[in-house]
Amino acid sequence: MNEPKTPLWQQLQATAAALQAVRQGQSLTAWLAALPAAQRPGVQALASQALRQWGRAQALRQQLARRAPPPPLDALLCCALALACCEPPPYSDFTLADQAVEAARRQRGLRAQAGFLNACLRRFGRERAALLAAVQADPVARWNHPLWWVQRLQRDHPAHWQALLEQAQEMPPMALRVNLRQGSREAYLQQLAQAQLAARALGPAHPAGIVLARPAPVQALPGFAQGRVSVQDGAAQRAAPLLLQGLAPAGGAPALRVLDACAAPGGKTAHLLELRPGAEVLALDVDAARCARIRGNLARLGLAAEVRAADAARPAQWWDGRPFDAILLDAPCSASGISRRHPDARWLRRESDLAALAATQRRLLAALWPLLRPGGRLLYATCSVFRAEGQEQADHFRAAHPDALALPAPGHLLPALAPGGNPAEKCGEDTDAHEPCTEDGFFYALFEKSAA
Ligand SMILES: C[S@@+](CC[C@H](N)C(=O)[O-])C[C@H]1O[C@@H](n2cnc3c(N)ncnc32)[C@H](O)[C@@H]1O
Repeated sequence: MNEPKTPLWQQLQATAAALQAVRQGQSLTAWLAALPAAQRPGVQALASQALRQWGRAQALRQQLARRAPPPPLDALLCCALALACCEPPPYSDFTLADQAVEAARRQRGLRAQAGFLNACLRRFGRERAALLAAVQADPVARWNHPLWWVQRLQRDHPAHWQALLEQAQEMPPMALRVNLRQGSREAYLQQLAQAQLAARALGPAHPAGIVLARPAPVQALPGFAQGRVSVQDGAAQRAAPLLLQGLAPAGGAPALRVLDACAAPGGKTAHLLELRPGAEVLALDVDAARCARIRGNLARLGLAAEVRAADAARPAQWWDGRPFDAILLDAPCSASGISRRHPDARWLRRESDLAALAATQRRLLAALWPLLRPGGRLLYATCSVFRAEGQEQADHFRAAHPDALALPAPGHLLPALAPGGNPAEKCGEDTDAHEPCTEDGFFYALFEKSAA
């Protein structure tokens, strides 16, 4: 790792504060937003790495100190232990111990406990192998996810649960969607090569998809500001073509009427419009601030849609009564399929949240179905690998709506591991067999309304 501009001890102070905030229920993204911009990337990287080892770090701390130290000290100690457990660790055990102790010495309230911190971290350095072996039998330490999450994956995906948990420990790849209205994918791959950014095309399920060999800031992507390309995972790139394939406007109408019911920040809205530039798209989101992000993304790409802040589950408040040809419901969910991108989510979620989320998804499906014309299609999507938010939801919907015909769709997309990991798991039948699957976990079900 390059020499940080901010001293490591200072980055550790900020990272420990971020981890303490996550423990108290705040999302990492929200906490980082309040940090000076220069510090953000470094702290985000360290906090994300630490959160991927958080189960193990807490179990190690219990081995080193049976009674939990005061929360700020505990967060700093667990932070240093978590970073020391990373593969490969960003810093040596010695550097981490030295800088964590320095962080404690320079922080009012922690100064007096710097000696205790030093003793714990030096002991970890000496007894590393034995201490790691001692916590390995604890599933939270072994898998670095809460126990309920591990048990749910075991139940939902008996053949794949280990691969799913291991994939959540990886750094996510950065995938792009080329705006084919502005030029071909091949031409963009050449532009990337000229910019010294190594990349390859995604498989046949992603005609506009590219994955970068290493993540890069969007400002470094050629033509980003001009709308040449967007950042979007391969799994998310499946939505728009799946919904639109072969669909024509009703009764010879000039344009397809499309509802994107939960649209912010607008990744899939934009893709819908890139594929059908003439479509009349209504993009809703209940969060007005997030609606601004839809508008910003569409403006960058030179696309137009009607964007409204509204609750999709209450059509009486926003629907003009004209049926839609297509509805995309990318519903709010646990985000369990993108755990590697947001490693705080696993520690923030409670199992009880799932029932509430499933109830919201069910309510949205029931409220939106009547807005679809006969022969129209609704695509239900979640970035979740839990069956309660995927297949069970789709099964319940079909049972409750006899006029819903299930069309072919990927169902649960279970991400594979990168090369070198366990054997590849299912990641969509249409993914190239020889290509390592890089997609997030997702669920897709597609329904057509039978003609009256
Ligand atoms: C998974 S995100 C959507 C991602 C988006 N489709 C994209 O591809 O960029 C879910 C969104 O649903 C919104 N949402 C949650 N409940 C809603 C509701 N009742 N009506 C409309 N939007 C809602 C959230 O604010 C959030 O922006």
